[in-house]
Formats: sequence, C-alpha cells, structure tokens
Amino acid sequence: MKNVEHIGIAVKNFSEANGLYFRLLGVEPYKTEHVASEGVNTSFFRVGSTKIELLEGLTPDSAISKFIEKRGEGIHHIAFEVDDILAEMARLKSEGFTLLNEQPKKGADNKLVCFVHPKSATGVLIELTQEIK
Ligand SMILES: CC[C@@H](C(=O)O)C(=O)SCCNC(=O)CCNC(=O)[C@H](O)C(C)(C)COP(=O)(O)OP(=O)(O)OC[C@H]1O[C@@H](n2cnc3c(N)ncnc32)[C@H](O)[C@@H]1OP(=O)(O)O
Ligand SMILES: [Co+2]
Repeated sequence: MKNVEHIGIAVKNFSEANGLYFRLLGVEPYKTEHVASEGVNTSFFRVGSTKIELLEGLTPDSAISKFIEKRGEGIHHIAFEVDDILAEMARLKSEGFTLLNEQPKKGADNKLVCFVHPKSATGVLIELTQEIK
C-alpha cells in the first residue's frame, strides 16, 4: 500500500458541503463526477499529497444515503493507493479481510477500486484504489 489517496466524506447537501470545504481548504474542487454505479455525486479537493472526496447519495439505497441515515454525516471511508490492485486484494483476502467486491470495479477519477468491509477492519470502510493507465 502506498499513500492515503483520499478520505471519503458523506454529506447531506452537496452544494452546501462544497461551499464549506472551499472555505475550509481555500481551493475549489478540481473535479465533480456523477458515478451512477454507486448512486453518488462526488467532488475532489486536493490537500497536499492527498484528496478529500465529498459524496452525496442520490438514491435511498445508495451506500452513502444508508450511512447518513444510520450514522449521520462524516468520514465514510479511507482510500489507499496501490500499484497492483489484484495483488493487494489477494493479499488482504489471505490475511482474513472481507472484500466487498471480488473484482476491481470502476470508481471515480479514473480509478479501479475495491472495498474492504468495515466489520473486518476495526469499523473503518477501506477502499483500495489503482489509477487506470
Ligand atoms: C465514487 C466511487 C468511489 C471512489 O472512486 O472513491 C467511492 O468512494 S464510492 C463510496 C460509496 N460506495 C461504497 O461505500 C461501496 C462499499 N460499501 C458497501 O458495500 C456498503 O456500504 C457496506 C459497507 C457493505 C454496508 O452496506 P449494508 O450492510 O447494506 O449497510 P448497512 O447500513 O446495513 O450497514 C451494516 C453495518 O455496517 C456499518 N457501516 C456501513 N457503512 C459503514 C462505513 N462506511 N464505515 C463504517 N461502518 C459502516 C453500519 O453502521 C452497520 O453497522 P451496525 O449497525 O453495527 O450493524
Ligand atoms: Co472513495
């Protein structure tokens, strides 16, 4: 695993949260993206060598909407950058972690992603992310 690629934050009101993070960080998001497969809108802010990803759920059954319903707004996941996502998935599986997808899937910002269940990782949802070259 390399650096923390991004921290995902679940928000209720996307435009208000984007304004708040603009005031907080002093930079505009470099990208906003609709990811239909996850039922979310996302925006990305650069912070030093990492990023903040704001996530708004678009349907009641999206992971973000369910998270906010149960736990309220806040940190939703931590994403680690990897060079070889298949190798890291195999390694984590062999270490006893529960993977939420058997194959990498297309995420936001030109990445392949895989999620690790929070119940197998001290209550923290982990995302592996590999750049698509
Ligand atoms: C935009 C693309 C991508 C990127 O490129 O960056 C993203 O970041 S997408 C982000 C949104 N997508 C996902 O989160 C996909 C992976 N998540 C899941 O598959 C599910 O959310 C889940 C983690 C398996 C939970 O789903 P489910 O079991 O259906 O939900 P429940 O509401 O019933 O929760 C069960 C249990 O788990 C706790 N929980 C849920 N989410 C989290 C979380 N993010 N962090 C910590 N814990 C979480 C939830 O509170 C429940 O706990 P208990 O009440 O104690 O049972
Ligand atoms: Co993410």
